[in-house]
Amino acid sequence: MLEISGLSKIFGGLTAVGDFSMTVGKGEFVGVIGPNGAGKTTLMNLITGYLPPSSGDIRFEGTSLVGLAPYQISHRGIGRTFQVVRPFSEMSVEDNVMTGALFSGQRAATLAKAREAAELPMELTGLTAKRHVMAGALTLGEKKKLELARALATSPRLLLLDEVMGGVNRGEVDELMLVLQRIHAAGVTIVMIEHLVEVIIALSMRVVVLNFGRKLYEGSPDEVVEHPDVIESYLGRPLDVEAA
Ligand SMILES: Nc1ncnc2c1ncn2[C@@H]1O[C@H](COP(=O)(O)OP(=O)(O)OP(=O)(O)O)[C@@H](O)[C@H]1O
Repeated sequence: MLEISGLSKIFGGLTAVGDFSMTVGKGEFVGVIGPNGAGKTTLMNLITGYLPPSSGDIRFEGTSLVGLAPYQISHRGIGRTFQVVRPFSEMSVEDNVMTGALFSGQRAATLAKAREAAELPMELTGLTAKRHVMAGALTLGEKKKLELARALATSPRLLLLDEVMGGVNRGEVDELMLVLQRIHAAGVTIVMIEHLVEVIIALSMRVVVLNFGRKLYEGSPDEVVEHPDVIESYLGRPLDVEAA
């Protein structure tokens, strides 16, 4: 579904992403971890067209995304969330989700159609009961769900998540994990960048570890947490997978 090959992004003299390759198959849930500054957000911005690559290729369902604008990539079926959520605070939850449907590839032609298209995303994220609440009044965890619902309203086949769990409390992390499992079970392929390694280990089928913009390791969650290079460069200590 997604094939990244020899991808590099150089800022001045700094290689933020260097000769990076990975593939994501339809139906997968792939986690991406790495220390601060490893290049995770840059990688996401390259895939979604917010940054042009210095070299390399990114192909989605057989065609290259390089040179396309973010809205064109969204129209092709790739949705994303942002590290810092920015809902329209003065608008209701439902209206916020509708904006996703109105500006997506299968653009809803009428408000009634957009309202209809907002139903499933609200249901999957558990926001249906909050549909009339102003987005500004939501907790951070709920705002993260809204960010997910807005992205889902664009009908993505591939969803890229940038630090969805950032800043939310433990109870909300557990709720968001259930939401992500529901989204995945609904048929959406997911690539997730996350600092909380326990979350990545619990949800991902495969984990890619980035370090200094390069792929340090790639494997199953169990392999990754036991790999000496990953422990040394990132985890600092072996992780108790059973407890995760
Ligand atoms: N627009 C930019 N201009 C110059 N350097 C940049 C730019 N964006 C990122 N960088 C640098 O590229 C490197 C990778 O940054 P990036 O934000 O992708 O890392 P990250 O893994 O997402 O980090 P974090 O976990 O802290 O979000 C860092 O050294 C960063 O300072």
